Amino acid sequence: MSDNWTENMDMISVPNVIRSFGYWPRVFQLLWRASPGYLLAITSLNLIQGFLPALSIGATQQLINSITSNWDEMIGSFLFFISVMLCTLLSSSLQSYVETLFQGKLSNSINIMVMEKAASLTMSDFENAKVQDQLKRVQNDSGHLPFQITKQIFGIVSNLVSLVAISTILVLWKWWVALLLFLVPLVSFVFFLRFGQRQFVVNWKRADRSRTAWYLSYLLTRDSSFKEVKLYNFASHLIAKYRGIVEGFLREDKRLARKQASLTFTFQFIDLGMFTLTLFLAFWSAFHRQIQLGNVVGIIQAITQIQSKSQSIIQQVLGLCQSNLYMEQLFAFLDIRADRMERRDDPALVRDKHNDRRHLRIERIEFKNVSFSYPEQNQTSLRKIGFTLERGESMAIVGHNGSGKSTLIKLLMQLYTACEGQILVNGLPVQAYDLSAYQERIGAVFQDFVQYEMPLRHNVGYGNIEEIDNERKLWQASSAAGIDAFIEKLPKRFDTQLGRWFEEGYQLSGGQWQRVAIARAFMRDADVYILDEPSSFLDPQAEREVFEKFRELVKGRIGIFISHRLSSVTFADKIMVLHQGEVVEIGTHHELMNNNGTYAKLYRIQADTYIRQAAGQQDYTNIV
Ligand SMILES: Nc1ncnc2c1ncn2[C@@H]1O[C@H](COP(=O)(O)OP(=O)(O)OP(=O)(O)O)[C@@H](O)[C@H]1O
Repeated sequence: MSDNWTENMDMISVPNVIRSFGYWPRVFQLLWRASPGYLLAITSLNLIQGFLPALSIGATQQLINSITSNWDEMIGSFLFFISVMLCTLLSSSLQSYVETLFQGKLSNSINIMVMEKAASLTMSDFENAKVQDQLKRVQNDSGHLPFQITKQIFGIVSNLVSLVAISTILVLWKWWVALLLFLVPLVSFVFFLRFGQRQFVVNWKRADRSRTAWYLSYLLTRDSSFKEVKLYNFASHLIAKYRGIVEGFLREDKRLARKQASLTFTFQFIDLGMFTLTLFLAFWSAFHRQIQLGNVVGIIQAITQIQSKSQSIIQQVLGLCQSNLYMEQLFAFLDIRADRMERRDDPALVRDKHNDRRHLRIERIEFKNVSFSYPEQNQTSLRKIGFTLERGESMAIVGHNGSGKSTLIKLLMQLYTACEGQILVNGLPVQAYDLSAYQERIGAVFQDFVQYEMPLRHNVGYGNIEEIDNERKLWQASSAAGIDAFIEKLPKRFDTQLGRWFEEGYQLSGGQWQRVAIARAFMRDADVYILDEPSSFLDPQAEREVFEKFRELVKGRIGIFISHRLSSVTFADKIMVLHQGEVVEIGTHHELMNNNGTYAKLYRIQADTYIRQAAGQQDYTNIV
């Protein structure tokens, strides 16, 4: 679906009214998935509710007319009238009870579907602004819109049944009165359709600004940003921006409400005119003994019901057209994964043996002329990268900020799949392997690793979810990350809640959180281990320990790490120096020092800085 609102204005148009019915089968599938039992109950109750108004008018009519007949007939009519009233009461109570329960089930079921899909997206999809907008709209409305759509669909069905049933009462009296009564709603429908278009455009153009408003409130209410907001004292600036956006929304809403009120008044006024005319005709017929008193009451009830039911149908159809956008977004979002999977299922690349996760063992990784630009970015982040890594080797990647170090490992991990050139794994293109089977063979600590506000067991165990209760594995991974002694001292060891969000949370320091993230990577029995700048939070002593442990762990496997501290990378079998997305040097520490190129120059600057630091001079760390 296009994101252009001018194209989407058509959402509220006559063809689209017809098209909106096309979603019904898929909507019913969603409803069925949420709860088949409740869906059947709601369908039956709505159909019953559709017939009851006509039955009630008939019963009233018969009851009043029976006053002039005999006692038995009057009692019979009375009992019939009471039964219809009771049925109405019962079915509407039952309907609201079933609908309340169904609403919860439906929103849970859709939320879970959305979460499952979000979890299966690729990085490029996830960072795509359109997908983010889609996800935000779908998520924002999943609590109430799916149920509202259900109500609209069933409302249309039930009101249509009522309209057909009730209009027979009028058709039997004067067919042209019925026709006239249907004419007004039809004309008003066209006007409300136009109004709906305008309303839709206003809402559509809001998506970006509401995302900004959400982000502003997020910055003000999350502890991760609170420190900076407080220190730099820009809370009032954020609030003013937020106020500017939401007050703009209110102004737009006011204009729309004014238009809606004037339209509603005009058509209700015409409705009143129609009502007066028909009422006069009914009295005239009764006065000339053409119909009985009960029929007059029946006709009055029929007119008011037809007017209110047709108004409801108009509102429900218009509402449904607007909800169409939600359905389009929801279905487009749910279908994303299918598109992406197709790329990997290229029959030329798939080889059963290699897709069997039990057999996959990464022995060799080769980058051949790999170039990469982030989706929708003009700038190339990596240019013609080439290197080979064999099992048993370790490689350090160094380079200035923004030189492409993290991007390179994201490609290696296949978080981004579309690039120029080839990434070969054991001699085969990486696309030949099942994505999750391949990723399972890699353990990584990201630069922006996650601090899970959960017990330590989860923070470490998420590295290998199947072993989350395996104490031996948890201790092994923690000892490899050098946090075993620290865990011994925690009140509930692995069951200690971490962070400050939840009760009894134990807050860790930046370095401790990072070691927990390293333990998480070590939980995996992987072929490739990646540490993206593990030293950013670690003091030099801790960094040395982590690297030593890392060397032990990656023996006989592939180890890749990124660091700005060159003193930490000297042990690597290969050191790759990146500059503006290109490999400028690659070799061992000694080879690169002998080359006397970029690496040697940077190494000397850092060494010099350490010597100066030791002598108590200025801190120049992390120059690279
Ligand atoms: N998600 C993204 N979308 C668009 N561009 C990105 C994204 N991530 C990184 N870039 C761009 O790609 C280039 C390389 O970034 P990358 O994060 O790989 O550098 P780096 O060497 O890891 O830097 P640092 O040392 O600061 O971590 C930069 O120009 C950056 O702006």
